Amino acid sequence: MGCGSSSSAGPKASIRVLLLGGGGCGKTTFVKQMKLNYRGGFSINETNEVKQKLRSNILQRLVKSLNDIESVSDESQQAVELLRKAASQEYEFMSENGEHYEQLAKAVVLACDLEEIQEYKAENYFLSPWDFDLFDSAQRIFAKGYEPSHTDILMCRSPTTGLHEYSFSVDSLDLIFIDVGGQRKERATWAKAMENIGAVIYVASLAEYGQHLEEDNVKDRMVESLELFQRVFHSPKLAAIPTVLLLNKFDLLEQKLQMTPLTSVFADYDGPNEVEPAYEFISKKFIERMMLKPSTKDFVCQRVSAIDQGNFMKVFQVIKAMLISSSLRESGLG
Ligand SMILES: Nc1nc2c(ncn2[C@@H]2O[C@H](COP(=O)(O)OP(=O)(O)OP(=O)(O)O)[C@@H](O)[C@H]2O)c(=O)[nH]1
Ligand SMILES: [Mg+2]
Repeated sequence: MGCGSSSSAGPKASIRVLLLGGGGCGKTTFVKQMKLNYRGGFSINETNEVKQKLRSNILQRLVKSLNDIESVSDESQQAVELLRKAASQEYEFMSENGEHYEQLAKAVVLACDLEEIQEYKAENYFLSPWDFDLFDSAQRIFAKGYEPSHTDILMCRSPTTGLHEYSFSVDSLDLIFIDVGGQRKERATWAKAMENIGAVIYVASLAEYGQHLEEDNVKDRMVESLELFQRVFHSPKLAAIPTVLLLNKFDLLEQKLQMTPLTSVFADYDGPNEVEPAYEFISKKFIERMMLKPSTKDFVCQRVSAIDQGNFMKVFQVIKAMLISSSLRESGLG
């Protein structure tokens, strides 16, 4: 189980936990919650990076949206041109002390309020909910002297590249989480990351059916995630490794169902277009993948909204209990 030992307070089980799942499912958000709850929060560097990233995400998403909208009102044209220029030359426009910043901030706020943008957001929300949600906070985020809140940090989307390890001391455990990128081009690192692992947390988003992968304009994200889960669960390297399936973004499922019925992707769904039966159906789809081959490893499946601190902590207690019991069994004490 990848166990080590020792601390001054007595021996502690040390477990390496690998986070896997497709791009944007919420792996890094899991690590952020661990930092928030077990390390007292985020460093100044992390906070500053998030501030730049949030501003950049708003600007880039705005410009992408404006490019898709056929036309905006004449009086907004000047602001739109400024945004386009700033999006292609961020280094020149985004510095708070730079000569263009105030003008840019005004243009961003104006564009976020445009009726055309609000309509576009409503129709295309699930392309990028994390960025569209920020439009409502553009004034606050572009204000000089702005400091990101914990919620802002949890909401900030920054796709992971490479492999990153984070250690946390949690009661009787030393947990080392390994966060990898989930997009296809990043998955080459997964095999390496599977060495000396004590547990796997596979994260899937409940709100990603009916959408294409960011990296492939054809494949449905949830179908890809189901296939990926099957490969991970039955991977020979992980054959005996306890596994948690986290069905994330439960908070988005209701709205998602209203916009895209489950039947548009899963023709075999014959239940009502409601959260509970839809959740049951989706979780069964994942479990079916697991049951394709016999396995005796420990397994739990949990629904979660990883951006919600209270909900995350509840779910984390279940994960922790599983890690402790697997670790005790591994050491012959369970
Ligand atoms: N509404 C909602 N958003 C979430 C939830 N979990 C994560 N997100 C958002 O989804 C986006 C992607 O989450 P990440 O944690 O970066 O996803 P990831 O799996 O690390 O993605 P890669 O690094 O590309 O593999 C972020 O903007 C998060 O804020 C959730 O439970 N609810
Ligand atoms: Mg990530």
